[in-house]
Amino acid sequence: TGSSRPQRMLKAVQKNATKGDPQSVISAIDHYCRHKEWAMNVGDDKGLILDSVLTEVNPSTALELGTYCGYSTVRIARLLSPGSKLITVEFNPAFAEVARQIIAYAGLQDKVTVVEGPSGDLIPKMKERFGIRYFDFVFLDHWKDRYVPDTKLLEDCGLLKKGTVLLADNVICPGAPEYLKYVRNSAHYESRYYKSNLEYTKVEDGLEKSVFLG
Ligand SMILES: Cc1ncnc2c1ncn2[C@@H]1O[C@H](/C=C/CNC(=O)c2cc(-c3ccc(F)cc3)cc(O)c2O)C[C@H]1O
Ligand SMILES: [Mg+2]
Repeated sequence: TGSSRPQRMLKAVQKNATKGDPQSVISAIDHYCRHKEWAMNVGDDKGLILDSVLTEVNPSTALELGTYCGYSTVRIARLLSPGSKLITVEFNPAFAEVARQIIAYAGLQDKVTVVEGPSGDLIPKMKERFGIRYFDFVFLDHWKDRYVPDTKLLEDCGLLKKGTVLLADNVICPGAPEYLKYVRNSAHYESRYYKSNLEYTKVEDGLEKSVFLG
């Protein structure tokens, strides 16, 4: 059988990026997805907003829900300070495998742990399995109907602290209306929308940044 889109994306990285250079990996994926075949990476436009929020938060511990091929994993990990850790959750083994190779190609494997399985099962195990007390930063980019249940689960598991920043992709397209209602109407979050566009297109999309108030 032929290759998959993630496998073709990996090939494009191996062909066009420089090993150990995260920016070249990001550029190779963006070029491939803009000119060859679209893929659901957060992309370069929203990626700049992700970069700026991340630089502002400078997290010691970060969580990503929905690794896919590892594009945003590389964007996040490349900006982490020494000693900081990123845990990324992906339930599709084929995607997880491609992501591990893209993360390793960028030279960021020591900062990132790719965990395979459904977020709903893994979030309650973060403390015992990874020694995580709190997450300083959470990037939500998995199934859009899981944003609310997983946010509630993070709260219930005591994994958010005062000041933890949640950043959610696709709140306009494909959309996460329940999530926007939840974080915008809750007294426990201070929420703000960053308008942008859907990766590699002119369609509107954006990121919602929500600070947990405790
Ligand atoms: C619950 C759970 N646990 C662990 N991994 C999970 C999970 N739910 C999904 N995942 C994993 O995350 C990834 C899924 C992400 C879902 N993202 C999307 O569906 C998505 C879709 C679009 C989009 C926009 C316009 C269009 F016309 C078409 C598509 C754009 C995006 O940026 C997206 O993130 C891969 C999947 O295996
Ligand atoms: Mg997305």
